Formats: sequence, C-alpha cells, structure tokens
Amino acid sequence: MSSLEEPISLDRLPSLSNIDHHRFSSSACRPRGEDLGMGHRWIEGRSCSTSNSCEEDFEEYNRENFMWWKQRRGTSRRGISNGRTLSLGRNQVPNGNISDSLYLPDDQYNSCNYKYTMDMPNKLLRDIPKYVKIVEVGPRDGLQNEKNIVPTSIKVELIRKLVSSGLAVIEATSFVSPKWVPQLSDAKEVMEAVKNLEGTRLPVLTPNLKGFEAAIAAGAKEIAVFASASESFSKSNINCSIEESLTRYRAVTHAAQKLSIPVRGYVSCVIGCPVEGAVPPSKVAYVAKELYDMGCFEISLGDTIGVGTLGTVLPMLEAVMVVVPVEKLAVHFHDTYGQSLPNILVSLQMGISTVDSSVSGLGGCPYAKGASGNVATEDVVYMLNGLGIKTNVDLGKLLLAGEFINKHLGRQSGSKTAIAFSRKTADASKI
Ligand SMILES: CC(C)(COP(=O)([O-])OP(=O)([O-])OC[C@H]1O[C@@H](n2cnc3c(N)ncnc32)[C@H](O)[C@@H]1OP(=O)([O-])[O-])[C@@H](O)C(=O)NCCC(=O)NCCSC(=O)C[C@@](C)(O)CC(=O)[O-]
Repeated sequence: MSSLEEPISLDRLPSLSNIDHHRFSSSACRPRGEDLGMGHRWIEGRSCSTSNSCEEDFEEYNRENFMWWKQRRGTSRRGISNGRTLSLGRNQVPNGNISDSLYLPDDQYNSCNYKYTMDMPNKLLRDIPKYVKIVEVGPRDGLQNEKNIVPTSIKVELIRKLVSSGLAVIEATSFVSPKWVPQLSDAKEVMEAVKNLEGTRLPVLTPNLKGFEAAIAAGAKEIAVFASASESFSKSNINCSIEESLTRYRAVTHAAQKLSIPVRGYVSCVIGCPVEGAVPPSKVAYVAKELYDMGCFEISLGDTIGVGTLGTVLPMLEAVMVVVPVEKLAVHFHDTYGQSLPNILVSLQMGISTVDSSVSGLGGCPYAKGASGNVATEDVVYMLNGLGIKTNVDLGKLLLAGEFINKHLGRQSGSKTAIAFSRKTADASKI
C-alpha cells in the first residue's frame, strides 16, 4: 500500500472544531484571509491589478461588515502572535503559525488591490436549501462491488456507526439475486439485525416482486426500485429492457402501496452509459416521470459512471424538473472525475435538497464498468457545513464510521488506484 493509499487516522486530522463552518451563512459573511498558494488575499475577493480602479473598488466596500472583521482581527491577532504585525508579500509563505497569515497589517487592507463584494455569496447561494437530507448508500452501493465478502457482522456494525452519526436515511442492503451480487447475499440477515434501530430510515433495493417480498419478510419498512435511462445498461444491470423494468416496478410499487411502504425510484446513467455513451436528458426525464407517476415518493438521479460535469448535469436537471417537482428529486453522483461536489452544489442551486453519498466514497456498480466510488458523505457534510446548511450529521462520528470500514477493507475502495482505473475504463470520450 503506498502512502497515498494509507488511511489517515483520526488523530492526524486537523481539529474540526477550529474550522468556521458558518462563513457563508448570511449572518456571518466575511473575508477569509490570504490564499497562500495562489497569491490572492481573500478567496472570495476579486483580484485586480494595481490600477486606480482598485481605489474606487475599495470605496465601494461595505464598511459596516469590514468593521466587524477588523474588530475580530484586533483581538485575535494579539492572541495568536503577541501583537506582532505580520507583513507578507504576494505568494510569500509565512514561517510562523498559519493562522497569522490571516491577519494583515492595516496599510495592506487600506491599499487593498481586491474588492470584497459582501453580497457575492448571497447572490450565488441565495436559493440553496437550508436543510439537506443525505441518503447514505455506503452499506449498499458502497459494498455491493467489493470482491471479498464482507462479514455480516461488519456490515451491521457499519450501519450502527452510521446511525449514531445522525444520518436520517441509510440504504442498508439489496434484495437482489445473489448470483448477480454475491456481496449482498446476506440481505435477510443484515435487515433482521438492523430493522429495530431507531432514528434512521433503512430502505433496501428490490429489483422485482421476489425481492420486495423477501425484504418485507425481513422487516424492511421502505424500499427502492432502480431503472435506467440507458437501454444497454438496463439489460446488463437487471437483464431486461427499460419498458420491461417499468412494468416490473409498477407491480412492485402497487404491492408496496397496499402495505403503505414508501418506494424510492432510481434512474441510472442520467449523464452517460458505459456502453452507449451520452444519454439524452429527454430519456432521463421520461424514466423519472414514469417512476414518479407509478408512485415513487422520490426520484434519485444517478450519474452511475461519474462522468457528469456542470455542462451536462444542468440540462439534465432542467429536463427532469419539467416533469417531476424539484422537491421530489435527489442527486446521486459518482466521483470518477472529481466533479461530484460541484455537481452537487449546482443541484442545490437548482433547488434540490436530497443528496446521496457513500461513507468514505465507497462504491461502484458491478455492471457499470469503470464506475468509481460515490461522492464521500464526509465531503458532502463538510461542504454543506461550510455553506451553513443543516444536515444533523456529526462529522466526527461519520469519520469514525469511515475509518472502521476502511480498516476492514484495507482501503481498497477509496484508493487512488481504484480511481485511476475508473478513469481509464469509464469511456468519457463518448460523453
Ligand atoms: C433483476 C435480476 C434479479 C434479474 O435476474 P434474472 O437472472 O434475469 O432473473 P430471473 O427471474 O430469471 O431469476 C434468476 C434467478 O435469480 C433468482 N432471483 C430473481 N430475483 C431475485 C431476488 N430479488 N432475490 C433473490 N433471488 C432472485 C431467481 O429465483 C432465479 O434463481 P434460480 O432459479 O436460478 O435459482 C438480476 O438481474 C439482479 O438481481 N440484478 C441486480 C443487479 C444489481 O443489484 N445492480 C446494482 C444495483 S443498481 C446500482 O447500483 C445503480 C444505483 C441504484 O446505485 C444508481 C446509480 O448509481 O446510478
């Protein structure tokens, strides 16, 4: 195992309590200090040359907010650097406490070459939701592709740890054919062990009536069906066409409604398919609407092989939002090209408030060659905290759950090697 792949133990992480998680919340917007590597003084600031226009820019600066910052600076700086005035040049890295670099002398503030526009975060983030529901898919999507069978007791312990982190929804397992997904052949045992855990909903995947009946018998109180926007992927994943799968799912949702069991609907390959390449937004909208019309309470849009970018995700979301109400939509990104967080951010900006993710970025679909792990739940929670969005998830406990499963897996799923492999095989040139 290379050092890159070595799991970082929690005691080596920076203290999360020192991190200001409210910097974008409307009541606490403020400049954040110098971005050392890039030569920008304030990350949110707009850089400009030394031309006169900067003086004018500075005049426009919202003085009221600035005073707040100055006040804070005055007290904190003395605490950190004993009143010493730091004077850093552009691109100069301080040799003392990194926190010192946040506190610049007054003359540097006053001759500022940057305009800090206080209302910029408000403009960009005005419409994002105040609360985001995270659907944790680690025990199901995260583990289903693991080659070595994870013992049932480890799966159950992982779910317990995730529950204790405060996650509201945790997809526990799949009642699929054990021949197709051997890793989850212990679905019954897992469900029976966790069904009475309180405080979290524990949906399971069911591909047909057989799976539905087995899930209910094991104690499941919520299920999910999974269709695809790509014909080829539907065939390779569930061995039937899109239309056949929709017929099957109508039977499943009908049976579920009789028992008042909520059904979630997935659409896979919403951006690209490993066989067909680009998938048109209209096809995604069609399948999403069919699932919604048959009674799915929520439609999760899956970028199964992780090839979406802002340029492809936006038109797809726009097309789906015409036929399914935005409050019924969720997004499910895999992270093959590291685009998951921007894709989630733009989804939030579009009004979506349910995000799927997998602890420690585990995951991948066995029938989606090249799919890398899901976006890591830790990264999502961290980003949402930074945006001042509530999740009710305890990041520390979540990291412990991630450390627990990574230790067991020997960090296979989250490794750089796995990501590099995914990039090679997910044929993004077709998208
Ligand atoms: C759909 C089937 C079952 C069709 O599989 P099939 O082989 O066409 O089905 P079949 O009806 O001919 O049955 C074949 C055998 O499977 C059994 N069987 C049949 N159904 C079940 C069941 N529910 N539970 C247990 N056993 C089952 C059935 O009893 C029979 O057993 P045999 O007589 O040969 O001993 C199969 O293709 C399958 O299980 N596929 C699941 C694949 C899967 O789980 N993929 C990963 C999840 S999707 C995903 O990850 C994407 C998502 C959701 O995360 C979103 C995203 O990322 O985009």
